[in-house]
Amino acid sequence: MEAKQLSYLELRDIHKSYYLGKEEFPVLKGIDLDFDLGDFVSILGESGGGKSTLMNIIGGLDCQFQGSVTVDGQRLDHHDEKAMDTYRRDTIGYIYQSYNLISHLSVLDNVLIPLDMTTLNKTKRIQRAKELLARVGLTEQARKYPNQLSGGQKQRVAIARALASDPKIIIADEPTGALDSQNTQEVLQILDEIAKDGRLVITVTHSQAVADAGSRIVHLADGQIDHNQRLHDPYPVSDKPRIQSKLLPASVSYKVAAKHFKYNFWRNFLIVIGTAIGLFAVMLFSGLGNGISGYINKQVTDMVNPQVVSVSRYQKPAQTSAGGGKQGGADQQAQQPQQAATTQASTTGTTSQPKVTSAQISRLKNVKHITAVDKVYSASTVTAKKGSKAVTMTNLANWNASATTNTIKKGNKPGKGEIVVDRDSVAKKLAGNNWQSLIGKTITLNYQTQNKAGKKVTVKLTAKVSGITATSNSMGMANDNYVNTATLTSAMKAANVSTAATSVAVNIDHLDNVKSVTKKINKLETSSKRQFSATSISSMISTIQTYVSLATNVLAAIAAISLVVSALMIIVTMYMSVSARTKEIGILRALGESKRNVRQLFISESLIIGVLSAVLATVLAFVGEFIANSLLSNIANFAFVQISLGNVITVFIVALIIALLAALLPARSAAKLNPIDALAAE
Ligand SMILES: Nc1ncnc2c1ncn2[C@@H]1O[C@H](COP(=O)(O)OP(=O)(O)OP(=O)(O)O)[C@@H](O)[C@H]1O
Repeated sequence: MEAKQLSYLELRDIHKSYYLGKEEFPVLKGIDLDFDLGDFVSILGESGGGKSTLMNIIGGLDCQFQGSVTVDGQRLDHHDEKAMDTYRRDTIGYIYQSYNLISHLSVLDNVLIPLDMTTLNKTKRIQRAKELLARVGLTEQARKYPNQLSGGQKQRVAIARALASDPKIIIADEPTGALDSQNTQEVLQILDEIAKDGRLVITVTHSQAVADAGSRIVHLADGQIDHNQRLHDPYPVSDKPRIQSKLLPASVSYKVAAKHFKYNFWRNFLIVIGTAIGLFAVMLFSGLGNGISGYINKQVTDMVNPQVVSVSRYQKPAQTSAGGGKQGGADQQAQQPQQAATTQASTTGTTSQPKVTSAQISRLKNVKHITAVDKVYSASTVTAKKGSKAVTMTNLANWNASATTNTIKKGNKPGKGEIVVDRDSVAKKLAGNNWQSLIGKTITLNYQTQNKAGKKVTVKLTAKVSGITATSNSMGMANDNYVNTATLTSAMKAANVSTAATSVAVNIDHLDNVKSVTKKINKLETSSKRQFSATSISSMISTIQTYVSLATNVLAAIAAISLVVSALMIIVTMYMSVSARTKEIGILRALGESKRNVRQLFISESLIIGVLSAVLATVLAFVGEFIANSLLSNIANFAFVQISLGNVITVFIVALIIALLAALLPARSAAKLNPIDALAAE
């Protein structure tokens, strides 16, 4: 043994066996080797002798062996995955017999992969990639894809890529095995120049001619070095500053994933369409829910002021069920007949319904948030006459807080001595098609009721028409003929009819307080007896809306089932992608990418599918919204589909979650692949 200085790369007592079941196949049986920078070493030996195995150990891909590898004075810890990733990224450049270029990346992009793991900025990275391609004579081919190149050109791309990160060791596993003699000579010359650069080139070969081109030949036989021949001294090594390596940034995974997406555009696009259809349906149904809720809300609030609560005296329903005794459900039963209090409360003296007293009105007025309490009078079967024409109004009420000017289509609310009448059932009958002309005209009205003494009397009044009302549908909550309160009460007084009211309309300061105030009114008691029964229109709306949202949520959920199919589609595609890209995974790992980088690669591709699906779904949904609303505009001039920003955001989140979950398992199995096995994949 010659006494030597510390070598750059030292292998000590390397043993390696493969196992088939329990059976051991020893391949390397104690290898001791030293390598210096500037050397161009060829490893010769019989086929199956363990040359590639040794290269994988030197290259940091194989960690299952005994012995030690020391690089630049540092012993490698083959069980420290991160350290090994760094070692491959930083120190090793690989050249393979079968080139191992990534087919969906251009020549330039292939060379850029290791450069993305350096601290160079983008301009410098591209500049270096182009310089390396120029050095191997491929400037013209930079934009081509690997399958558009000859074998010799591919091998030169592989050399440029191996040099990109400025590694100290270049491992070339039969680099000329697939090349003709011309290309072989060129490649050998490049390898020699690489050694001249002060790098260590180790090449595996079967060819004596190739071996002779180097500076040293090592011969492997029966798992040991049997021959070690120096042809010439290593090239001198200068201390040039080296390019520093760094971890691959996540953004690069996205870029590579996007390129792969583009490369397999149609397959991926079909998956995007499949996923987008599910998302689109979810979005459209949610929008339909919003639209219908909005429509109901508008219909109701157009007719009735939603800030008004109708309040009447609370009555126990005990008398109606004589044998029923005291039952728990009394409250609900009591409220039912009161719901339409505005329209039903009759001024006829015969009604058994108790009146709301002025003391009770004062009490209500004192409740916080209540701004006004109006008595509600309502009469049915009222005869209205104008000249010789007469019509019967189904309902006539005083203009009270529950009335809303939204219903007035023409003219104004009734002032003193005035009335507003319904367009279709009254105005058109009295004035024909020219119903607007009724405004300003005086009509006479009369209806029958009982006076304070219980006698039948006729209440008569005249009023000037100040406005015409109309409601777009008949949900039965509107009372479209309203006469001014003072005008009605003075006519009632003239006929000696009681002006006590069975129901009052309570106005609340803000819509948000309606629910709580309604509750409060229902809880008001006098000597532990409940006094009032209050019904707010908003509670009815919210009940209806609960059903609407339930129905649309069920529809959206049914649509969401198709998303499970989408998720499965993504999972299958990702698994297919992993198996189709096994070799690529091996190459990336050999280049120094970590397991995490590989996982990231597949997750980012899936996320790209997710985001594009959500974008497409959004576009489709808004087109769908436009079409649906145009078609439905025949039914009512209202946007029945209203996709909200919230719906869009939800769909994006759902799409991302699906994509992420779908990618998780395939990405994990990709990351777990053994780089050597991955590289051996076809
Ligand atoms: N993953 C593996 N599992 C089991 N045996 C293996 C495995 N990889 C290689 N071997 C065996 O180890 C031995 C050495 O293989 P290796 O590829 O290192 O030889 P080589 O010298 O590079 O051969 P060649 O010159 O033909 O490429 C061979 O007998 C091979 O069959």
